[in-house]
Amino acid sequence: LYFNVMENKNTFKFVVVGGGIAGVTCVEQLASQFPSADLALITAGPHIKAVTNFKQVSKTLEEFSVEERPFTLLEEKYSNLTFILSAVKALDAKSHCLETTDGKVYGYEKLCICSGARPKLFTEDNPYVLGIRDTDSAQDFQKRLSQAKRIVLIGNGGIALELVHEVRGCEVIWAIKDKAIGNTFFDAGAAQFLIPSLETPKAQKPFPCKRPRYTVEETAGGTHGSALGPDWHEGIVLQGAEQGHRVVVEYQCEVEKIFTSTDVLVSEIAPNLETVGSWPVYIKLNNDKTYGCDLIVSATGVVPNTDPFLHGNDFVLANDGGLQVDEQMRTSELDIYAAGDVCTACWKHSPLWQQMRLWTQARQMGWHAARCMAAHALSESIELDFCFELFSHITKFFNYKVVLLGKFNAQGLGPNHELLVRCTKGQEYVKVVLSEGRMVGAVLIGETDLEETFENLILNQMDLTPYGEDLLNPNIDIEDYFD
Ligand SMILES: Cc1cc2nc3c(=O)[nH]c(=O)nc-3n(C[C@H](O)[C@H](O)[C@H](O)COP(=O)(O)OP(=O)(O)OC[C@H]3O[C@@H](n4cnc5c(N)ncnc54)[C@H](O)[C@@H]3O)c2cc1C
Ligand SMILES: NC(=O)c1ccc[n+]([C@@H]2O[C@H](COP(=O)([O-])OP(=O)(O)OC[C@H]3O[C@@H](n4cnc5c(N)ncnc54)[C@H](O)[C@@H]3O)[C@@H](O)[C@H]2O)c1
Repeated sequence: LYFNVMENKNTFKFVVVGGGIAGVTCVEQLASQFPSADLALITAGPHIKAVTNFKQVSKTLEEFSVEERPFTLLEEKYSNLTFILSAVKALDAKSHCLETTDGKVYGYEKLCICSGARPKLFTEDNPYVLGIRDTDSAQDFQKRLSQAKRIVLIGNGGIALELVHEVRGCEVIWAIKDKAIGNTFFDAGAAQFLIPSLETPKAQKPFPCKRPRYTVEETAGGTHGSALGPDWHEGIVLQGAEQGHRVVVEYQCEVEKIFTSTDVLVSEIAPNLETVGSWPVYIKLNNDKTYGCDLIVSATGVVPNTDPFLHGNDFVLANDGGLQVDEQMRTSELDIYAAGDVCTACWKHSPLWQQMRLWTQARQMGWHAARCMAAHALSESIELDFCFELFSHITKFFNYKVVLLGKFNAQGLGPNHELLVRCTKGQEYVKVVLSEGRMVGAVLIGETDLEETFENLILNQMDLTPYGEDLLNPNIDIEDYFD
C-alpha cells in the first residue's frame, strides 16, 4: 500500500484508533501527559466509552461504570485532541500513515490500535442466528425476542450467563459443549451453586448494553449514530411473547445442522423431533435432539478487529487472531502499539495473571499503552504495571456478586493443586485454589467479604499449610487471623 497524497496529510504525534474503553483511556492519558502535542482519536462511531466512578477496591481489584458519551465531550476537555469520525480502512506501517473510509490520510509518529473485537458467530450468514455486541444488535435481539416463544442459546461464557438470566416470557434452550454452565468463569461446583437461580423467577430488570459499536462495515456505511437511542443507559427489557421463564440446558452437545421447514422435510432430518410445530427454524444438536425455535443466539466468543490494519504490513498475529503485543504493548510493527480486545498479550505472564477480554483489562491495557508510548517518545523505558501481576475481576451473574482472582479455575496448574470449597446454598460459594500450600486463585460468589484478604494471601504467597481447612472455617474471622 502506498499513499500518494502524503504531502497533504495531517500528521499527529500520537494517533489512537477506537472509541472503546481501551482507546479512550489511552488517548486521555496521552492528552494529559502531552498537553501541547497534537493527538488524534479516530473512531467509527460518534459516541465514545468513558470510564466513570472508578474505584480501586483493593490492590488489583477495580470497579467502574462505563458510560457512552458524545465525542464532543472529549474534544472540549482536551484542546490538543482532534476527533476524527471515520473508520480506518488501510494502514501503511512503513510510511506511518493511515487511510480512513472517507479517503483522508493521516500521519502519525506513534499509533495505538484499539479497534476491539466482534462476535465470533458459530455460523455465518444465517438470518436466524444473531450475536449480541452493541446497542444495535441488542435492540435487534430485543425486537425479535418480543415475538418469540422459544429461542436456542449457543455458547457458555459471559454473554450466555447474562442472557439466560435476563430473558423472560420465552423458553430458552441453552445448548453447551461442556458438562457444567459458565465454563469460562466457573468450575462444576460453582455451576451447581448457580443452577437453582436458572429457574428462580426474578423481577423484570433491564439488560445492560455494555458495548459500543464494533465493526467498520456497519458504521462506515453512514448509519452510525442512528442506533444509540435515548434509553441506552436505561438498558433494555428482554421479554418474549409469553409469560413465565423456562430454561432447558442441553449439556455436552454441539450444533450439527440448522434448517427451515422449507429446506427439507423436517421429519426426515429429525425423526426424533418431539414438538412438531411450524417453527421458523430448526436446530439439530449432535446429541440427536432437534428443536424448533424462533431464533438462535450465538454467544460464542469474539474475534479481534484486525482486518483493516493487516494488508501490506508485517503484524505477527496470535492464535486467537489478536495483534501480538509485548510487555510495552508494542506490536511487531515499529511505533505501533495495541490495547484491549484487539490485542493478545504475548509477554511472559506473571504466574497469577491471564488475559481475558474484559472491560478492566481494556482499561488497564489502554492506560499502560499510553504510558509506554509516552516513555518511548521521551526515550525512556517503563516497567510492566502492577495490575498485570494478578488477574482480578468483579462482576455479577444471576444477581450474585462474583469475584475472580488469579488462577481461579486452576488454569495451567495440571494436577499440581488442591481445592478448598465452602458453600452455603443460595448464599455464597467460596473456592480457593492452592498450589504447594500457597493460594494461587479464588472464586468468591455472594457477599463473602473475603476478596481483600485473599488477594493479599495470593500476592504474598504465604505458606498456608499450617492453617489447613481453617482457611475457610466460617467461625474464624480470617481477616484477624492474618493481621
Ligand atoms: C454483551 C457484552 C457484555 C459484556 N459484559 C462485560 C462485563 O460485564 N464486564 C467486563 O469486564 N467485560 C464485559 N464485556 C467485554 C468488554 O465489553 C470488552 O472487553 C471491552 O469493551 C473491550 O474494549 P475495547 O476498547 O478493546 O474494544 P471495543 O469496546 O470493542 O471498542 C472498539 C472501538 O473501535 C472502533 N473501531 C473498530 N474498528 C475500527 C476501525 N477500523 N476504524 C476506527 N474505529 C474502529 C469501534 O467503533 C469502537 O469504538 C462484555 C462484552 C459484551 C459484548
Ligand atoms: N460479566 C462479564 O464479565 C462478562 C459478561 C459478558 C461478556 N463478557 C465478555 O465479553 C466477551 C464476549 O462474551 P461471550 O460470552 O461471547 O464469550 P466467552 O469467551 O465468554 O464465551 C464463549 C463461549 O462459547 C463457547 N463456544 C465457542 N465456540 C463455540 C461453538 N462453535 N459452539 C458452541 N459453543 C462455542 C465457548 O466454549 C465459551 O463457553 C468475552 O470476552 C467475555 O469475557 C464478560
